[in-house]
Amino acid sequence: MHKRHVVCSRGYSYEDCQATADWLLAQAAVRPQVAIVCGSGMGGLADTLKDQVAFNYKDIPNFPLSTVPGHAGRLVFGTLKGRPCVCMQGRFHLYEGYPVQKITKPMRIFALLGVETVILTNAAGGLNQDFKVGDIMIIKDHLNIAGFAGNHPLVGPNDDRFGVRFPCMSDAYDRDLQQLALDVGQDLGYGDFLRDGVYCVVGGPSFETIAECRMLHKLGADAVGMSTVHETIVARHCGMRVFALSLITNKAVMEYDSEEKANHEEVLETSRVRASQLEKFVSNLVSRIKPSKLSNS
Ligand SMILES: O=P(O)(O)O[C@@H]1C[C@H](O)[C@@H](CO)O1
Ligand code: HPA
Repeated sequence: MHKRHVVCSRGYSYEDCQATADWLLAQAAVRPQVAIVCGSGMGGLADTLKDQVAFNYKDIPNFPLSTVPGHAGRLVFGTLKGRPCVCMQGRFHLYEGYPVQKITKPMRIFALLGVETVILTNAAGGLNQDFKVGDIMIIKDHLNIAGFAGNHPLVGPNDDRFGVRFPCMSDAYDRDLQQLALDVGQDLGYGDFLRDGVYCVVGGPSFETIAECRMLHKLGADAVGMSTVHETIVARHCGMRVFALSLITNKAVMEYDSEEKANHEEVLETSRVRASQLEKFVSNLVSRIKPSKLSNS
């Protein structure tokens, strides 16, 4: 007999998210307007927050745990150039074995904390042959291949208090914030390594084969990674604006005679090399987002 497939909302319901948000609001005085998610090796961003109040994920009720090197597992509240922010020093990935609803739950908690803008960062492999290791790619769109097949964070009963059943994704990445980021990048002198492009999420944890890289590139992806897209979808579903960037930490291997092999150590090393520039980029971006309605300055 076939078992009926039921997506259980226990642990991810509105009430569950509200309970965690209420716990955080009771512990931290900061009321964040911007939430920042640190990609692999980019946790130093969180350390730049002033007047920090930080929680280990293990101490936050109903919060997942980070299991990946380069993802410390701390939620840091504080201010960045005077703006109240909350920063995830470590994110969750599908390959850690978490359901997609669990890895995206922090987005719903952020919305309930009053966050209006989410900044997502990630490490990614460059598929676009013009990209170099160390480039920063402003994400203008994404490919969610697993989502096409049903592994999507909004599968299951829809709670209208979060958002609509069928959210639009043609405006997933806020265009004004993309322009603002380009301006910030130019002002900082980052023009030579600032790009924009399409990010494709894969499940991981294995890196892609050569055939897979070629396929993803043909499909229109400029960079490939294992995160961000699910968070974007859930953040947009609950009405927050999203800006996302990829640090191109390695070149995706596209040729059979290449000796290169993708590895997490190279990913962390590239993140380390660009860390201070990324921190400057994000803090300047945050400082130029207007605090009230958060439209561009
Ligand atoms: O959290 P992000 O997307 O930055 O992490 C990337 C994808 C894998 O988790 C890891 C591979 O090195 O880095
Ligand atoms: O080449 C990659 N593929 C997938 N995820 C990644 N994260 C960093 N680099 C990569």
